[in-house]
Amino acid sequence: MSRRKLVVGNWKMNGMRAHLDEVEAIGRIAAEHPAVEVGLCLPATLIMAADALRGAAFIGGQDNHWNASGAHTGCLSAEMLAEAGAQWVIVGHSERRDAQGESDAEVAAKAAAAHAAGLKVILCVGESLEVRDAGGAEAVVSAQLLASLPEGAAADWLAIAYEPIWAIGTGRIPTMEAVASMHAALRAALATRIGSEAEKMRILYGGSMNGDNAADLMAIADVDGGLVGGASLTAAKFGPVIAAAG
Ligand SMILES: O=C[C@H](O)COP(=O)(O)O
Repeated sequence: MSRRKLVVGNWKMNGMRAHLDEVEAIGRIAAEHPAVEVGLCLPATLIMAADALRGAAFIGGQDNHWNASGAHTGCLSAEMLAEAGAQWVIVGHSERRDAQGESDAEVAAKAAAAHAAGLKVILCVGESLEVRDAGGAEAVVSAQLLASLPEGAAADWLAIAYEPIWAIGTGRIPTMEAVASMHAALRAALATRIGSEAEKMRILYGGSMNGDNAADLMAIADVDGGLVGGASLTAAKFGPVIAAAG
């Protein structure tokens, strides 16, 4: 099964108007690599301005509430992100699961709400170092994935990002064998829920991916792209990651 590579930058809580020229430059690089689907999930404050500059890249958000509107101070709905110009959104990032106490059920509800609003979704899962060291990572992350998966999950609107928490922003990555084994386990877990659709669904790797390791990571059979933090903040750093995908 050939799956189009998906390479997405997650700027997290980084980016001011002064950085919009990087969005524009990344959009130009995306145009040079039409075989790769490229996007930037930006702080919400930049989405509207970035939408006008994005070139061949898509713009996404980093989280949405499961309700369309209401008394939720400080939150954004998927409808709001879509109206601002977002085409995708990240849900379930470990930085939100941990700091905001998001449950698997809430992550599934957010994904369903995003889909209902017309957004595509990157659903994040990943294990802590304690779980990795204890040897149960594949079972734990597979269970987390199935518990976070929204009803009707389909490859044309949902992608998975496997992000070992201990690899995020640390410069450490799992061995290539461990990444291959985890991605295969996640695809097998998906197949128990969505059958043959699992073969079409893209499973991204995230956690210290950069221009030096991206080609090796994305050469793994079940790695269909990357969710990139620090190395997506500038075109100079993100360009080589995009190029490594094709
Ligand atoms: O969403 C992106 C990931 O958390 C990876 O971040 P990183 O590339 O800075 O390690």
